[in-house]
Amino acid sequence: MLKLPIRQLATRFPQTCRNILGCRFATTDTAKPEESEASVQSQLSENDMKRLNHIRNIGISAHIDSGKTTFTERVLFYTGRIKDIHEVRGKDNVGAKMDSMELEREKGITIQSAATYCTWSRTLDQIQSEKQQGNQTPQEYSVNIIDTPGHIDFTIEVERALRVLDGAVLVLCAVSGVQSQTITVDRQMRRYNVPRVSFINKMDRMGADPWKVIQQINTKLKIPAAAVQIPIGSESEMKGVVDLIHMRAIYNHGEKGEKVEFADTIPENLQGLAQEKRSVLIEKLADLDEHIADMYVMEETPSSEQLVQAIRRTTLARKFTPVLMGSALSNIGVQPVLDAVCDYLPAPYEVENVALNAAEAEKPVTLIPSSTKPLVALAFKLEEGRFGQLTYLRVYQGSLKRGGYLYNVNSTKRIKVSRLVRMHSNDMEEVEETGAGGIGAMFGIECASGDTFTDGSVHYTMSSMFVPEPVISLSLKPKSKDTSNFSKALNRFQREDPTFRVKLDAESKETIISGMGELHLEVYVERMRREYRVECDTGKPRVAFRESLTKKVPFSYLHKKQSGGAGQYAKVEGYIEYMDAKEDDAGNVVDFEFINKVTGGAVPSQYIPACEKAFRESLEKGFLIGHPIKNCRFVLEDGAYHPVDSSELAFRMATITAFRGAFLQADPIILEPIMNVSITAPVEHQGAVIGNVDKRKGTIVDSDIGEEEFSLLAEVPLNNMFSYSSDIRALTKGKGEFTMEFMKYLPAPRYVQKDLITEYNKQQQK
Ligand SMILES: Nc1nc2c(ncn2[C@@H]2O[C@H](COP(=O)(O)OP(=O)(O)OP(=O)(O)O)[C@@H](O)[C@H]2O)c(=O)[nH]1
Repeated sequence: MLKLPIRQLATRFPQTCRNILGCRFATTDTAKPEESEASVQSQLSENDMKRLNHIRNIGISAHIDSGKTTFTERVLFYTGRIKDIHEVRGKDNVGAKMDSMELEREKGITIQSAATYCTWSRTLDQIQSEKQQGNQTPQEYSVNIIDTPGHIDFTIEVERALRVLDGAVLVLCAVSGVQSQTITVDRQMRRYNVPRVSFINKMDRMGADPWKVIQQINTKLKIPAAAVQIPIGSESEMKGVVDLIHMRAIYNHGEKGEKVEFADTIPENLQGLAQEKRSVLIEKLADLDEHIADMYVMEETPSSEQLVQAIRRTTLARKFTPVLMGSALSNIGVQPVLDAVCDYLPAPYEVENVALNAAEAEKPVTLIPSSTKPLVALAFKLEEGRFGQLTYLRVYQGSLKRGGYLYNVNSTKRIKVSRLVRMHSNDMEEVEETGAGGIGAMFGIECASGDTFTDGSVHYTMSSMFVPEPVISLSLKPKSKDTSNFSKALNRFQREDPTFRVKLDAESKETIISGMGELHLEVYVERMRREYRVECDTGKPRVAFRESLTKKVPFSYLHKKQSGGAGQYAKVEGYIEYMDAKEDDAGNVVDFEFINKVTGGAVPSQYIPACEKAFRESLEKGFLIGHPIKNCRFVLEDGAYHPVDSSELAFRMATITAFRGAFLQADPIILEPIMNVSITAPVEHQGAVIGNVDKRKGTIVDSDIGEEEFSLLAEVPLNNMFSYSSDIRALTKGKGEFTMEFMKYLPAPRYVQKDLITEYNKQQQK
């Protein structure tokens, strides 16, 4: 059964459809917010507009290892937030600034997204201002950046970031192009309607081919894309880029690429290519933008400014993504991406954000990022910091002030904001206020991720984000007898991460943790050890199987105990059957149903809720292997009662027994999660990798062979994917990599079902 804290009605855009993890989510078209997008601007003062025009909230998303962290490190350096650049897995042992967790640095991957604030003025404005020796201060943009993890197991971090950000930089590798995780993050960005600029990184690598990558963005991601730059020099000889909009060359100089030179002359050997690619850009824009289309028909050449405006319009409308290129590691082409963030990504008022008004039957309301409106802020991330819980907030409306009072709409608690900070990875800066459109963090506030805060004058709730169901679980037992830290850690992890679930198995008395993959759970076990000093014994990871039925079966059961003491009497009659998952009015996925068709009071109405509750509880633990039951309808048609001996308990017992009996006759089956597995490895290991996928009963659905690397997409049962990370390492001499994502549930093969049932029965007898 899906338990989603999601308020479908109030997603940022009512027409958004969701289709992840086999569950379809769609918001209803009837839920139109009160305000239209155009009227948002009319409610903003000149001051608001001025301020908001210079705010950008951006995420950086990409496939694992594409260089997001390396790129972000340059951004922080060039924006003056850090004094030096430290590489991911660098020799200096410092680690990149954004990977602040010890574990992240060790593994060289980003686990938690870190929010960082920096300021940026367009490069050319900076240069011009320097030339005029500071007479004119360049216009500064406040940029909030969230570095998001690439690994699918931490997908909730990506979801969270996209929920609160207005635009994104999609980083792609110039050699590998669009990879499995790129497709996943792109899907997530689409879900939240996030406009993006694309950056082709690693242009210094051998085999870099930006044109192939752009073609893949067009065909695989299906977003119209065109280059706004071409490289000057190739691979290790790359020196800079040609800006196709202004037809000028941009070079990076200085030890760390910190000095940017704009040259009006394009290298001669590139003039032809630059003209050709500029025409491609204009043609693409003519397809998407009326203004450019008109000019194109009249055979007029758009000016640079007209091109910038057209790119901005089409990017904001999510019809286009401009493609930039460079090498973060070699310090080439990063500053132009920051310029593009200012030029092409939206200011907070250009993104529509909707809340539900609890005071008016959850009517959708468009939020206005004005400082004079009542405060509405969303807690999108919690972290246990050195000074207690740190809560990251995106302020959508009004202003969050230090010393002020907040009302938590979800918990109905009133709290005081005693400390307000601006985060910079794990450092912070005290601030007095965070205005509408901004991102801030508070200390010492008890709340859950996804809670909405207001000033108390309005009862708005923001929609939560999509929370996928965990697909893997693990039993966990602390080695020591003192379990206080163990519970503390589990509580905190759950509050931080809704995809991490904890439950106590009533029979085995074991603590079971569930999550999105082996690595996801491994990280929590490790964090428990490092941060809470709790060593644990872990069981074998278990797949989240489901049970279902294939046949309609009638039931008729009388529960009767009338010998001595208070009697028990209840009879239930009806049938159970398979049902397809569907959506309720609010767009939530429903994969079970209780229908009451009792007439004439055969089962008195006061006992019906007990029957429904008993059915729902029975679904949580199936009768084949103890896993939840899905796709089941329970129809109660008739029954009988006794004026004295009937009770809620009696009807509960009758329903449980009737359901169990019927379910076991309904040709029950075990469903297993099937994963989309994407593998990339050097060509010479292709045979071994395919052989291994075959051994794991995977079906290869797509493959692509490049000069050096091959990639393949396979559908493999999660049950057969254990220890794949060590297998792929061994098979490819450590060069192969893979990601996997839940796709759908399918009936497990008969022999697997038989083994699972035998194993379960054995466990039960112990
Ligand atoms: N040749 C080359 N290597 C790069 C470039 N940018 C990053 N790298 C290397 O690629 C590897 C991955 O870089 P990261 O910055 O950790 O990538 P990431 O996308 O943040 O990775 P995750 O956080 O694990 O998702 C590191 O070894 C980097 O040094 C580049 O422009 N050129």
